[in-house]
Amino acid sequence: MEKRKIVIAANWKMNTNLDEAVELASEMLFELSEIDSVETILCPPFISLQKLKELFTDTRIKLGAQNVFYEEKGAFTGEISALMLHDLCQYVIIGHSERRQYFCETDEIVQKKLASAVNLGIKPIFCVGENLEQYQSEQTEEVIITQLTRGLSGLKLPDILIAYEPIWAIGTGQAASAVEANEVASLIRRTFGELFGLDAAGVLPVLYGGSVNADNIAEYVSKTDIDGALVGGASLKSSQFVSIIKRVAL
Ligand SMILES: O=C[C@H](O)COP(=O)(O)O
Repeated sequence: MEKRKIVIAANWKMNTNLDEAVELASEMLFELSEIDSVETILCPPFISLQKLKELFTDTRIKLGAQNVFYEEKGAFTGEISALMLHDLCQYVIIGHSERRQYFCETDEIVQKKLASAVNLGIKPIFCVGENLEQYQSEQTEEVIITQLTRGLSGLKLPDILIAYEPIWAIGTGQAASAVEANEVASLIRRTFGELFGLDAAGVLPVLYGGSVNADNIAEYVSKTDIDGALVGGASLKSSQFVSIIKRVAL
């Protein structure tokens, strides 16, 4: 199968105020403006989306939000909807394990968020992954299939990216091996194929996330079923994130 375009997405999580975000994004833009072989996506905190949108106008760098609420508007104090986001960014991270853990997001909530984003034309980066206990007791396959089938239920063929993020690999420096990550990426593709057809599975971008850095990225994207990465810690330093992209740029 022909290798699809590599996607590298940065998840800045709850880091950077507005000035810091603009500075970091400007440094990255300066280094990356000539690179068009990699789909580069920055997901800053909500407060910086508007400024970064202005900064990235007419550039190849795309923007993503880190979360979205599933209702479009109304009395939901503190929430941000897809309707509010759709002219600010092209992507949104949904189902990240930190939201599942700290904000009690269930597969059902994740499904509603995915539906809302897809309906408004925002591409979800849908995160799935097992925790350490599940990994050690060999429940990874079951967990991934459950998260996928529940999260994607009721959706028509979604224009979506799926990120495999084993929770035990996030921010720990203990990245999954490329072989293991590729096995799960392949499972994700097969499951997506069962839900939406083989053609859809063939073009589904599957990312790996969890302690990705400039030294290990090339090995992940050399695997048949991994199309890129969702990068946390290493995306907070311009030099590190730029190195990751340059390692995979043609
Ligand atoms: O969304 C990104 C992931 O949680 C990975 O974070 P990390 O690269 O710091 O391990």
